[in-house]
Amino acid sequence: MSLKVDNLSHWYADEDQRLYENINLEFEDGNFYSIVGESGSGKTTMLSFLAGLDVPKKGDIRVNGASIYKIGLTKYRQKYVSTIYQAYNLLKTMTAYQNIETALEITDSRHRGDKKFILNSLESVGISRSKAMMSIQKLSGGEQQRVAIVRALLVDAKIVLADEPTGNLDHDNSQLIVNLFKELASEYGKTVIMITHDDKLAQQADIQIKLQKNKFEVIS
Ligand SMILES: Nc1ncnc2c1ncn2[C@@H]1O[C@H](COP(=O)(O)OP(=O)(O)OP(=O)(O)O)[C@@H](O)[C@H]1O
Repeated sequence: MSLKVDNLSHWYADEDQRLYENINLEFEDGNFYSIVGESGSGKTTMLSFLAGLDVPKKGDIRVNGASIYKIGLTKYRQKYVSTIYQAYNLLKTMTAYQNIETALEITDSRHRGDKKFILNSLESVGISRSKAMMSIQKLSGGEQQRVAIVRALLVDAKIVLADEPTGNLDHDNSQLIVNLFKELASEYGKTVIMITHDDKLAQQADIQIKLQKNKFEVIS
């Protein structure tokens, strides 16, 4: 699978003050990417385009050569993308297990209803069976983020987008999350794209992208 940003330009209020100018990027399966850049440089905006949650003023995004706007954004999101945010975006009234089961139902995943598989997957990232059955709000930040990552893994989405996923985690938990991202890419062939302010974490990606002066530059 390939994900391509094609001649993308964007601005908010004023066309002369462009956030991006003719951006071309290519993301490939099995790679873990990090995006760094100053606050306000437009990292989150790009992620919202890649997630199919917002539409750029000019240019295209293609998955396997097909424009995501032709595919339809709802279908694109369901079929290809899983997102992980600082605020976890888990459903607060549900348990960890229910959060994953619900996502599997919505996306019609082949793993839907497979309780043993879901619980084993949670266990593999250190979420015990008893924790899996607790209200998600009782889990720590790092644990909630691990649940969100298991969800991304199990919904079959090939593209995993993460916006500051370690923003409110301590060093050990942040490293654990980055290790899981590496595994999602190398073992499961996902395309993982992570925004971070943390240079040490960014450097662990296969490919680092820096956003500056309206351009995205591949720096390694
Ligand atoms: N809906 C909007 N309307 C107008 N301006 C916006 C909108 N969303 C973002 N912006 C502006 O676009 C610029 C880029 O925002 P974005 O959130 O993409 O940056 P970022 O690099 O993710 O920043 P941070 O690291 O602080 O989260 C900012 O100047 C922001 O104020």
